[in-house]
Amino acid sequence: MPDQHANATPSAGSAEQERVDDVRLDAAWARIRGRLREEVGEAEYRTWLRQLTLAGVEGEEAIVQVPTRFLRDWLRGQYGDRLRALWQAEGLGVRRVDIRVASPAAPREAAAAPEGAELAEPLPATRPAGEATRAESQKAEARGDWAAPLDPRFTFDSFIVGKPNEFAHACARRVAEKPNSPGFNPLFLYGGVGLGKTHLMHAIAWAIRAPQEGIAGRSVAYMSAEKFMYRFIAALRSQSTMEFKESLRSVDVLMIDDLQFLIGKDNTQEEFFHTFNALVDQGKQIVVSSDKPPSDLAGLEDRLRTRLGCGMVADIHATTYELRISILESKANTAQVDVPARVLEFLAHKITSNVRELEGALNRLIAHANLFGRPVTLESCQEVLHDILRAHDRRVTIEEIQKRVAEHYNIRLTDMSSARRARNVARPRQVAMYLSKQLTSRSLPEIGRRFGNRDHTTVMHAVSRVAELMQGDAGFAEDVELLRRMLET
Ligand SMILES: Nc1ncnc2c1ncn2[C@@H]1O[C@H](COP(=O)(O)OP(=O)(O)OP(=O)(O)O)[C@@H](O)[C@H]1O
Repeated sequence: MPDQHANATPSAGSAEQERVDDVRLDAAWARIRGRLREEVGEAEYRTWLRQLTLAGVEGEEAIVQVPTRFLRDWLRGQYGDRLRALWQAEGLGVRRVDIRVASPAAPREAAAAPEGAELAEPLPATRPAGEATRAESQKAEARGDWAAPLDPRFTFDSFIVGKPNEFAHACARRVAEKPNSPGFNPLFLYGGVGLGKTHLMHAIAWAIRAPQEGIAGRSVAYMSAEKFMYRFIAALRSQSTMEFKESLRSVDVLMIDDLQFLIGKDNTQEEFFHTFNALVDQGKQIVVSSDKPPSDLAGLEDRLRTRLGCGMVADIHATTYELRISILESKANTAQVDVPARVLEFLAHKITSNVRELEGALNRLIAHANLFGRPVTLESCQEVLHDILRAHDRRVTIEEIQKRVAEHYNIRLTDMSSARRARNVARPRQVAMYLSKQLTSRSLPEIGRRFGNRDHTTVMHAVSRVAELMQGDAGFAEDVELLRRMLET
């Protein structure tokens, strides 16, 4: 405590007496810190209390210092009473505690931490105190350049709602309209790759930032978990973690995308945990996205998992055919390109993995049509997307053919093997036999067996009959062709 001016005993006059007082105050302060450490636990202590120093005692008031206003306010609110009680218990006549901001050490010249450098935990060695790029990082954080830019395309308007995402969408809307609603903090969105988590996160951020009825919009910090880690480590390197925390504290909403990235990054997890607690305690909204629910994020500290799961957890399920069609229609509409319904249906049947791939396929189709000034057709689709479609190919089974054909002609699946001979049933059955012959390696007798134990000659007849009808009826041929493309291996 070099700059301490102890004055606990008013009678102290001599230098000797001052030294005795200093020693007593040092000892008292060490005990108080020890007690706090025991009470709050090591992690909390390291984050919030370690930087507290004793400046001195003036009359009945102990003066303790912290490096930033943020920390001062935080400690006053969280630990002010406790600090006072601990000082009083020391019996040195201290009745009040004043927490102040220490004047910052003058920044010295130093090489900046390499921006964008690969940063892996464990944390790299920090610079000696005072050699930090504090001024630089303060500037950077004041500019807010640790927060990622938002994609202007990812808004609520462009997000198509369907069964698989309606709950997540409703939660996102709620948080956007009323951050920190009871039960919605944090909002934890999760789902598989390319299903719209980032889109929803950006949509929330856009909505919160937008001014409403003349009132300025709220501030949002949106970043990937990776970026969070990078900024945190950079702050550690430049001895500016307090500025980092302070800059986060100034936002109304903190959004962290792809949280699963923090698995195994223990130090960053801990920092996130404390930031998270501090913000939620101050009534700030947190929104997090991940590929798994909190309970499945093995490798994330238990206490963090617990806190993440204690608000609203909403999942985005895999898309349905209907949702894929709606998304495709909307995207084609936005691009102002006429894409026939058959092509959209074909794509929605074929590319079921995720929305990103579906969108990519449509974009390629549209770009191709624009480039060559040709309309989009089923044929051009097959040609332009052959590589994508091949990647999505799979072995088709007779059961799938029967199911798809029955659906297409709106008949019961059981009619594929029933004895009914009515045209509206017999024709689809023949189409299914034809496609089974075309798309599988099953023999005629085997196909016959799967269609209600029919003879192989019945299958033979069906195959030639369908081929014949396709020759003479373009509409019918197109129908069968569409079914074939949808099922194709
Ligand atoms: N319901 C939807 N309506 C409109 N577009 C959507 C929808 N769902 C996803 N998309 C689009 O799909 C693409 C991928 O979505 P996004 O990037 O949000 O996925 P993600 O779940 O964050 O994926 P990842 O797990 O890879 O981070 C984006 O272009 C997005 O606009």
